Amino acid sequence: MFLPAGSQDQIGEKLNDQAKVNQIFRNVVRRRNYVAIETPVVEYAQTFTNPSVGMEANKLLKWFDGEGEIEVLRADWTTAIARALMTKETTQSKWFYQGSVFQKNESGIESQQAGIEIILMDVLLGEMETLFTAVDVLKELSIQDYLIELGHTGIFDYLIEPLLLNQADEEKLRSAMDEKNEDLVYRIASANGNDQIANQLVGLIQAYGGRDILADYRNKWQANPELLAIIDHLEKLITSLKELGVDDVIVDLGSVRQLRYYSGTMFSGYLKQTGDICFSGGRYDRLYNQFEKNISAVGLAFYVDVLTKIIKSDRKKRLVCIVASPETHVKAEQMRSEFPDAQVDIVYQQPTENQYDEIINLVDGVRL
Ligand SMILES: N[C@@H](Cc1c[nH]c[nH+]1)C(=O)O
Repeated sequence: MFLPAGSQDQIGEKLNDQAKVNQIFRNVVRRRNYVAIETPVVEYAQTFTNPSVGMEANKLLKWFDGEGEIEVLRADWTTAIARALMTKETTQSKWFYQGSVFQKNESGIESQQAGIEIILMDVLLGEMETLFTAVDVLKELSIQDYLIELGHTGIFDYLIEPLLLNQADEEKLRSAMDEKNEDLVYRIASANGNDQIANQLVGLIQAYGGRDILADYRNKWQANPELLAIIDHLEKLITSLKELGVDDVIVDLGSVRQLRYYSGTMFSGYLKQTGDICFSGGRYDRLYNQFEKNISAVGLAFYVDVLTKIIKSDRKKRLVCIVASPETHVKAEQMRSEFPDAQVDIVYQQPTENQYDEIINLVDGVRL
């Protein structure tokens, strides 16, 4: 009632679980030599709505500043970090961040992310490092039941090129592919004069699964070096993940993303238990093109709220109560050091309900 729609208070154990996810993420990325970066919560809208990013203005939390410029709350870490890095001379390549992003959608307006961004690194090295970091984080969180899905922007981009779509139609086709709406995909592609491409795109919607899909398409695209190179690339990633012990990896050759900066391999992590996406990312060299820089960039973000729901909470600590008085309160406070692993309440009245594992009564500063 006193909060804007979509805003939420957070209370209790959930916050401890969230802190646990963040702490584990931080430990893993620091061990892997990532460096922390934080951008401000307030940015210009243009940073997120420009054509290289393509976020919809009506999903951003925005207002006018004194000069009439539109400002927004941080809508995407990846974009904000690219903006920040372009104003610095840096050779550092591995960055990590943790915090809120703000976008209006079904689940509210604020969500928590913890992510990594790697720039200026060899393509395969960067992608493997990104995926292996995700595997490392999930392992440390004791999450085993997940599936990694790989896709590649190059497939859709290559197939639609001859359609010469205007931007509006390309967006429509992209979202029809994203929704796996076969009829609509067919209609848009054939209306632009090409039934053969329409059929290929519809076929791609079904092209997800294990290595057999890659084998099928290797066959189909035999005569096409550009698409074959993509198949080879995805195969390499699957092989490395398998060697690392991650067997549940599938490809979705028809996958597309609403975020326009992706320009190569895309990855998503799914929790098998709930079907929720727990991380998302990919290669996005295209984002740096807006700064007229040719920079290799890859990364991913964990959805901390999703991980928070699934992790096991830390075991409850022993609950101790020290019954003191104003005169013995200092003594009771000093006694806290005797219980480094417990949760300790100090009260002035004997508790009536027996919610404690141990109750200590202090009378005249002496333990009874
Ligand atoms: N920023 C992307 C995730 C990502 C990180 N790096 C590359 N992609 C998202 O919020 O979905």
